Amino acid sequence: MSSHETRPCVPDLKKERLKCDFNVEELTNLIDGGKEKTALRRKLRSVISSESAYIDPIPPEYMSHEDQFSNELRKTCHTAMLMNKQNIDIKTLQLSKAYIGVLKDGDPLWVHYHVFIPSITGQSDPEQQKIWMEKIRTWKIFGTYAQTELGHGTFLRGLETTATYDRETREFILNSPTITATKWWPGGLGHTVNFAAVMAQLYVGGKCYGPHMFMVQLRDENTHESLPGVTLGEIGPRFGLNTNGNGFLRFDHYRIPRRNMLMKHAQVLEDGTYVKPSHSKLSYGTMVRVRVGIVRDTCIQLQQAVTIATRYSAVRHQSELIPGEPEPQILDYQTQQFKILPQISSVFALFFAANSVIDAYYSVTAQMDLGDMSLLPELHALSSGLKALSASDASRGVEICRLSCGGHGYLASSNFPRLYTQTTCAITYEGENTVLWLQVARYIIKSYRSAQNGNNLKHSVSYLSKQPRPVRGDLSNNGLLEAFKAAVFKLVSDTEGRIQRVCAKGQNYHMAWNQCSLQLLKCAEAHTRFYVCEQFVRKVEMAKGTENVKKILKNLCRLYLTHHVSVNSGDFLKSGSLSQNDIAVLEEEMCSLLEVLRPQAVSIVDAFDFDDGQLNSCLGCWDGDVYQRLYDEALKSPLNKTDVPEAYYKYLRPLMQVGLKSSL
Ligand SMILES: CC(C)(COP(=O)(O)OP(=O)(O)OC[C@H]1O[C@@H](n2cnc3c(N)ncnc32)[C@H](O)[C@@H]1OP(=O)(O)O)[C@@H](O)C(=O)NCCC(=O)NCCSC(=O)CCCC(=O)O
Ligand SMILES: Cc1cc2nc3c(=O)[nH]c(=O)nc-3n(C[C@H](O)[C@H](O)[C@H](O)COP(=O)(O)OP(=O)(O)OC[C@H]3O[C@@H](n4cnc5c(N)ncnc54)[C@H](O)[C@@H]3O)c2cc1C
Repeated sequence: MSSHETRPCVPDLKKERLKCDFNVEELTNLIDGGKEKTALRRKLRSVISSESAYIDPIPPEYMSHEDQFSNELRKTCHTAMLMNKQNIDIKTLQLSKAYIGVLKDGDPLWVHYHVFIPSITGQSDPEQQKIWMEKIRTWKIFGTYAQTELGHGTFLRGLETTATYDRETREFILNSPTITATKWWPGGLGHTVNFAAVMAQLYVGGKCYGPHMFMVQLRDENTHESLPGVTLGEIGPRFGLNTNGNGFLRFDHYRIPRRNMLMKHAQVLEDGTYVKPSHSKLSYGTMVRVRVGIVRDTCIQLQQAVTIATRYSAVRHQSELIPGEPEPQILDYQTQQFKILPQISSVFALFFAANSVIDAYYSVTAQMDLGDMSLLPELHALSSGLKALSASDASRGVEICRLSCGGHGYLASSNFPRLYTQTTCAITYEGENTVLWLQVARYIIKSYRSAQNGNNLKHSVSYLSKQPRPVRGDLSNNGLLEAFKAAVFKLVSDTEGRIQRVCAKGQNYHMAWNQCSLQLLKCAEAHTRFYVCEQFVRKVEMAKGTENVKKILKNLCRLYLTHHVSVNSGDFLKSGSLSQNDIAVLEEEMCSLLEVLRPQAVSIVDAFDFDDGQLNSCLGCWDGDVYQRLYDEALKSPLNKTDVPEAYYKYLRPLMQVGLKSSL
């Protein structure tokens, strides 16, 4: 039934694809968001695939740090030109999945498109937007989001860069008073961008008003040289994303016009009057938006990892399952299925969660534009929780997929090293995960207390109003969701009780909070997991389509639920929402789901519809010709250019000529 069945592949994959009992194209359409979107993505992909400019002259792993950066900058600029020619919005391209694989490591302009531009549109007033967006559209301005400093990333109130208003000249003076005030990390800041949205402590008339955003020119628009009063550079090699151009920035009493403060929410008038925003955290708005986007990005990264791991597991044969019989495909081992299939279910869970938080983001921001800020705290908690959950699930998932490929998964040519570094960075940036979990916990505990005082709660936490009473022995999807609610309720009420007990012993609230923060993290994660499970169940219930596709979705959803009940069984047992017997029944069901889903695994990942160029992996290629590709890729190593390398003559031969004085 697969649309790709006619393309040649090794017999193992052919056999897998023949087992397919659902319409692959239908599942592809569902993941793309409709037939039209699939068609658009493929059209964009065909434009991209035919571009010779995207071919790397040599595998980037063998390039120097500088050449890798320059190669990715070349491709990202080529894309801008190409999209211009084709009249396609570049952000449409980047968000369409068609762009995956063009840039091998990191995009020096990613932060420009996905963090800087949203900052300008979300934080500046209409007049400012008009001026700056015109320059952005005409490529006069490329920018970054410069918030983090050497000394502070998480604690924004601790930022040290100052923006002091000079009423005489109607300018702000930007300054980096200490070494720790140095801006550190912003993507593209090193040598790519010429502007930045800079977060700095606003001072007017000697008073500090906290962090605010400023539009700051850093480099000359013609020569690209850094301007006097600005010191710029790159921060050096990183764990991954080495081509993002992450940079540092220092200001020495650098002056910018008053109107370069982003003034949609807060303003400083000419006479120095400070006009407050309607909500104190509106200047953190860009972060909310980017966190929402991370859920989708990490889902796509996990899609790539499971595609590679599943195809490889169908091709790879190892050991004996039944003594004397041929070596089975490793995908036949239950333990291998348990590594891979829950990750496939996770892709769908993250996919539905991403859609729901994107919808929530647009509806809440529309309300905020009308002046209603009441839903912002819930959106902040939801986006923080989903960012943290998706980043950690996807990173763990990518690593599990790598491990599932044995030794070959450790090769750069499997593409796992890059996929992993690209996924795990999301645990750190846009709010370190632990810190975001604690933000979620803060919201949950506040909500729980508010309900205890008789107040109504917002939708996503409404179940914390009163002790949920799940029906014993009901193991249906709805029954499990009720059990989840009861388990989270118990975690939250126990944790809140413990905070109170610690306070009652004389500890102040903040110390009590810290002493309970391990439990608080658990509450936040369990609450967010419940949200994801609920979205999965509801979206699958609502899914339209043929029975066989619905069956795949239902089985994946059930696998997700049973897996997460099993992983967190202690919480369900402690709350009494599930019995030991229930857990045993669910774990058995989980094992049979592995068996049920196994024959469909290759076709499900085929539905993610990545081509070989996008996966960039010897292990994940469509045709399964894994060993030849691994061999060919190894031959590209510069060390293989000669039989005897230069280093032999320099180091090894002299050593061998001396010989050991004593025998070991
Ligand atoms: C840690 C927090 C969340 C809070 O810290 P704080 O300053 O101590 O907070 P506070 O003043 O005591 O206020 C707490 C209060 O502020 C609320 N709040 C916090 N953040 C938001 C928000 N975004 N929207 C709406 N409300 C927000 C919280 O809910 C608290 O409210 P409450 O007091 O409970 O009513 C915040 O400062 C923060 O977000 N830190 C993380 C920094 C971060 O995300 N940096 C991102 C840099 S850009 C980047 O990494 C780009 C990567 C791009 C890429 O390559 O893709
Ligand atoms: C690849 C990459 C790209 C980035 N791009 C940008 C960018 O474009 N622009 C930009 O401005 N920044 C950027 N950053 C910076 C990033 O946003 C910060 O690194 C991040 O917000 C974490 O802050 P930190 O580094 O200060 O970590 P810290 O806050 O110092 O965290 C260190 C440890 O302390 C813990 N910790 C901190 N506070 C608390 C707390 N209150 N309670 C409990 N534990 C706590 C954390 O959990 C963590 O374990 C980027 C970072 C990376 C890695």
